Amino acid sequence: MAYSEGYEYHIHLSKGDIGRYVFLPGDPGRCETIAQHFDNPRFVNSHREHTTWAGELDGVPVAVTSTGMGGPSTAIAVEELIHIGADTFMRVGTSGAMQPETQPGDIAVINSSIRDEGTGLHYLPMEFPAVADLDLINGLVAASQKLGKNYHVGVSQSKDSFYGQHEPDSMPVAKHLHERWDAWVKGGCLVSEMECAALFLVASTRRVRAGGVMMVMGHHDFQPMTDAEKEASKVENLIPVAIEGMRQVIAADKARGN
Ligand SMILES: O=P(O)(O)O[C@H]1O[C@H](CO)[C@@H](O)[C@H]1O
Ligand SMILES: O=c1cc[nH]c(=O)[nH]1
Repeated sequence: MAYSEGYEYHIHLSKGDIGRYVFLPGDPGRCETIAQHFDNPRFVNSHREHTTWAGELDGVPVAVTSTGMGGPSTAIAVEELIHIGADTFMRVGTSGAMQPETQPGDIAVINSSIRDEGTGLHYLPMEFPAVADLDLINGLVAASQKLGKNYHVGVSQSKDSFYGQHEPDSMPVAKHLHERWDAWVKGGCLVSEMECAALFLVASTRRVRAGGVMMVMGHHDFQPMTDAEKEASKVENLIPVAIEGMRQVIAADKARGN
């Protein structure tokens, strides 16, 4: 460990606090909600934006640690979780719709991410793709089907500026932002969010598995959501898919003796 205090420098966790399977929401407030789906849920620690709960799924230790928003804090959390034994990560987050077919309340299983962010460049050159692990993708697709969700599998845009997405005209680089957004949309990018690319690139570098499942919010043309759409796109509706997705990964690992 780089900073030896008996625990990891930012997440304030030590070996033995967590198992190998970790859910990664951005929001610390989402950790307890996710942990309520575990057997024997227990609060472990909280420092800066990183809150951790632990428990079990199907007899296997699992944990949830919040990443905070954006690539830098996500990379820190994942590096430190790897130091203490985690090797399978699932981002559980919110995202903005980018296609007419990505409707509020739909599920986006992320298979790869546009590297519209800076953290990944501290790991791998831009030519290296940010891709999710197939075990996580398969588990999340199986979970979405089992739970009867309207789901999509595809690309997320991982960006560094929330307001570059939502208020591009207020930015001096508005033309650049519009041109690139238009290209992402024309390329079929499903949703916009802020952490998957960094997560996938850290995971590739460290030879661990990572995937992401996103709640779709908003509309591709930025029209406001109706009250029913707001209700449908509550992040709580995503959590059962993530939990079932991780169960599928755990079951596949057990079947393979992994
Ligand atoms: O809901 P989370 O997981 O935080 O994800 C999304 O929400 C935040 C922006 O509102 C960014 O972190 C973005 O990626
Ligand atoms: O529109 C959205 C919604 C969630 N997160 C984002 O980054 N953008």
